[in-house]
Order: sequence, then C-alpha cells, then structure tokens
Amino acid sequence: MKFTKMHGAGNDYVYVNAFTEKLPSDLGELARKMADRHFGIGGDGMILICPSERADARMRMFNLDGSEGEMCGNGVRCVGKYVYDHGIATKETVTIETGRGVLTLQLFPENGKVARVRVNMGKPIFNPIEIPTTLTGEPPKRQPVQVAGRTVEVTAISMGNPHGVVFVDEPTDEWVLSIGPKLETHPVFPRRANIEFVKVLSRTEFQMRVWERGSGETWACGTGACASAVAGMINGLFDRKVLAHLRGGDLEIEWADSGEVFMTGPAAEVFSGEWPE
Ligand SMILES: N[C@H](CCC[C@H](N)C(=O)O)C(=O)O
Repeated sequence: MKFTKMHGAGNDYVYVNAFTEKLPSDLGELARKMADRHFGIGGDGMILICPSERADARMRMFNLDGSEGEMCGNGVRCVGKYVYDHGIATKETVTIETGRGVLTLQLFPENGKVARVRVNMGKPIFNPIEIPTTLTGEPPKRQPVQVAGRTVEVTAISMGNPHGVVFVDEPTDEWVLSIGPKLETHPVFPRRANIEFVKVLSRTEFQMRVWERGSGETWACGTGACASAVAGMINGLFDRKVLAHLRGGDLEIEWADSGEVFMTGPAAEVFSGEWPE
C-alpha cells in the first residue's frame, strides 16, 4: 500500500490515497501500526483521502490510538495540497468532505505545488450537548473543573470535534503532559476532548500547546487553534483576527462577521513509500 507522509505546522500524519489503494477492514489497527514512531512510519495518526459524492475528496482521520476523529484542521490543509499536487482536483478552490460537513479551501500554490492553504472551518459550536460537555452555559465559558486537586477554568467549544481551552501564564510540561490527559478523559467531556493550553501574548497573538484526544501532545492542532482563538474572543481577550504560535509553526485565525472561522497555514509533503501489507 502506498502512503505519503505530510505535515501541517509539524502535526504529522500518514496519508493514504483511498482513490487508488486497497485498505484493510480494521482501519484503527492500520493507523496504530503505521503511526507508531518506533515500529512504524511515525506520525500523529493516519488520514485517508477518499472519493466523495459531495466534494472533491473526503477526509477520514484516525488518531494514534486508532480512534476516529470528526475533523482535523492541519490534516484538511494537507488533503487540499494532496488533491491539487496529485491531480485529483485542478482548481485553486477545492471542497473536502469531513465529519463536520463539506469545507471550502483556498489553495496557494508556489511553483505548481501548494504551500499554504486557507480553510473555511465553519461556525464554532457552543451548544454543550453538541460539543459534548456537561459544563453549562452557551458557550460554557471559563467553567471550573476539578482536576488533580485543583480548580482549572475551562472554555469548551467544538469545531466539529470537542475542545477544552485553558488560559495559563505559561504552557508548561506540567500543564500539557500531566493536566492534559486528565482533562482529555475527564467526565465533563463524555466523548473525551482535545485540550489547549493558551498563553495570551497580546490582543492579536497567542502561544499554544495542545494535548490531543487519542494522540497525546502534538506540535500543532488546527481545530485547537481555532477553538483557542474563539475562546479568547468570547472571553474578551482577543480581537477577531489572531496569530497562533504553536510548537511546529504559526497559524492565522480569523472569526469573520459571517460567524465562520478561517484558518490559514502551511501544508508540506515530506516523503512517500510503501507499507508492506
Ligand atoms: N490535529 C488536528 C485535530 C485532531 C483532533 C483529534 N485528536 C480528535 O480526536 O478530535 C487538527 O489539526 O485540527
């Protein structure tokens, strides 16, 4: 089976073109094996680029633990790059079907290959039942959650997948690696959640580290950067356009008057090969 390794701001996945490749029935197991950094190709998970009846292609994303997520912001930029660079779509505006509907992407090629992508990520979801979270308020803003013997204020938002945003003075290892997994699996998030730790730098800039549901710490999270930006905006900390500094690079996030969130960032292909199964 042919695969392509790609990343968006260091959030790396093993991509498989399901237009041409034959896939096994247990996709979770395939993701776990291929994404293993010691015994496999290595990555934060696996993303399938599939045919769609409603869009240029359909994205399916699997975490490192084999669970399937609804959406992936860095992944969808890479899928946009893949379909253009590999001739599945020829226009610079493409549509990708995801677990949260069909998204429109604006591609920015350089010398014939896509280098940056702007994605209409749709409207943030504030309804606690849809997120899903047991926290109250719509949106649940800075709600106290008891974790590891302390009270942490969490803002819950869905960008198609669930996020809990925590504003901190410094996104330390203790926050990310110790509190992160406890919040991911906390009973306030019945389907678990991706957890972002955000340091406000100014009204237009923030630094973020993320603990992802099913994958652990990753170097960037597109949906997480959108959720963090919107969390900062509804908490009165940010203007409507912000720059997110993540471990693996920067993402520009804008919450437009239409209510839709636009994310712009890099997409890169690293190498391709064959998986011997
Ligand atoms: N890294 C991805 C999000 C993956 C989310 C996944 N961990 C989930 O279970 O929701 C992003 O760039 O948006």
